[in-house]
Amino acid sequence: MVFNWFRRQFNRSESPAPSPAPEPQPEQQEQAEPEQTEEAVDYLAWAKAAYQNIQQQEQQEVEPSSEVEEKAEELEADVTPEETEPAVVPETVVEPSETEPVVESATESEPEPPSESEPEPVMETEPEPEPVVESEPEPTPAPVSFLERAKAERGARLEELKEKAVEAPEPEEKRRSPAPQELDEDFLWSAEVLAKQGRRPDEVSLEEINWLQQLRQGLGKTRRGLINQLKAVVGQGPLNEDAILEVESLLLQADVGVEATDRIIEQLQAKLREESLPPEQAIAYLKQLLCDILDYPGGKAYDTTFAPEQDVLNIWMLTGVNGVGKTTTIGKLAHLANKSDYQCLIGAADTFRAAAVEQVKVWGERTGTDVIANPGKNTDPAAVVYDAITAAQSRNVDLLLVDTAGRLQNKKNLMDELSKIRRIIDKKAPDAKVESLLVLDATLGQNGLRQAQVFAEVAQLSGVVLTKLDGTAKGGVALAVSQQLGLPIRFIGAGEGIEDLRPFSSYEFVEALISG
Ligand SMILES: Nc1nc2c(ncn2[C@@H]2O[C@H](COP(=O)(O)OP(=O)(O)OP(=O)(O)O)[C@@H](O)[C@H]2O)c(=O)[nH]1
Repeated sequence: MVFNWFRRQFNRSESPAPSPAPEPQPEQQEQAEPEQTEEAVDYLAWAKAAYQNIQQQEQQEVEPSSEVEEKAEELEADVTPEETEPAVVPETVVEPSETEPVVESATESEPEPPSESEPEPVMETEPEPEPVVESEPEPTPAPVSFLERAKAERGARLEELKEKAVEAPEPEEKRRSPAPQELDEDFLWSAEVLAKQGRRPDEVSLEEINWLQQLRQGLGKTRRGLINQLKAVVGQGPLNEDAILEVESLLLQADVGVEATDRIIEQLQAKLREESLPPEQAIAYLKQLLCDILDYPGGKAYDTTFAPEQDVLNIWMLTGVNGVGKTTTIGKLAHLANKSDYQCLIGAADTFRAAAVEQVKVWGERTGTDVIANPGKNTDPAAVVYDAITAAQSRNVDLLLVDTAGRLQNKKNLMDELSKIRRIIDKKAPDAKVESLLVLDATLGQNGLRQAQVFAEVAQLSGVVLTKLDGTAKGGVALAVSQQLGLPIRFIGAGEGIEDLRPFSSYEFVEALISG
């Protein structure tokens, strides 16, 4: 049984697992409008049924027969170390030239915006000491020339990057694996959010519940810093001048941005003048306002389901400044696609940085996705894209994910490169469904939007992936993205783990922000 994560439903040809519990179900099981079913559904009963169903699913999937279990235990001893090791990637094939800029750490937490004048860091600034022949404990021949030394350093650096790329997600995966131990408050909250969207208790998985909890936890800082206070003010009735100022400063602090803030205040004020709403209804109205901003970016209506189209090659180009989580996003998207039964391929077209290719390969290994890369020096990213499309076409791939360079020396280079890639795509795959997704780091708040502006000018952007929503008090930037950039948010990342990225749902986002 395959759950399509993009469409948030089981694939049509397959029927969902039979419901184990004859508990009451929501009256409206079809695409119900959020909130409409509120009174009709007994959420506790719904949550219990979902809980029971998940436990049964987990038992079926996780509990092996005693024979298999023994074998698994035997194997575990051998397999565990491998699992904790970073995925093995082929020998480094990319040999950047001496002139090619060397990468900063993949785990760099404070990426800088693209700068026209800023020089890229050069190899000589690498912090690692040069290998000294005398102290080398390994009997390997010591590198003698500058090039050999540089190669060795680069190899060590890449190994470090590979380790980092797989180390971080692990605790998340471990945390997620067990079935829920109790029907706790977190579970009840997630169940209610799903039930209110018309979902059936026999159709939800533990992963969905876990994701909602992750989102809710991730947005905790924004919620505590902003929304709780906002709720208190809005719940008091008509907004007087002081209340307006307070709401305004709360929204701006959460990086909601001036435009979206003005819009929220205007509409709230108008509504509260019109009728005096009890606090609960005022909050419901506020939620609706936020959903509207997110669902109609730039005033335009977008299809809220964002999934690879059937029977056509889908090409998703990922753009964004280094460090925002582009590579990680590609890995997570490949994982999501594979899980949802799409045939996926990755094109490593960030040839500007050698390590970027290696990082993508690590994610390819990790997710079982082939990566098309060019092993030559200073390769043309458009040529990589050409090869990737050829491979995708011959392999009947559904989704080709293309990694692109984030920081070229200047805007013109970036523009030239992205438009060349686009030309190749249009020529080589004229029927493909192309999406250009900008990856934005939520922790950068409004600064991230300034970067976005540059990309919006050079790439034909069609959507945004908002990463690092976990642990930031700037979750309000999602509203600024919709309002200021006029682009729909397609995916959100709330953690470093492979599972920590999901299609964006304005309803779930706003619930996690306000009612979480
Ligand atoms: N907390 C958190 N960290 C994230 C998220 N997405 C990515 N990261 C981390 O952000 C760091 C940078 O991610 P990358 O995927 O390497 O970013 P990039 O944009 O490809 O940058 P370069 O590797 O420099 O090209 C890594 O440490 C990731 O684990 C997220 O949603 N939450």
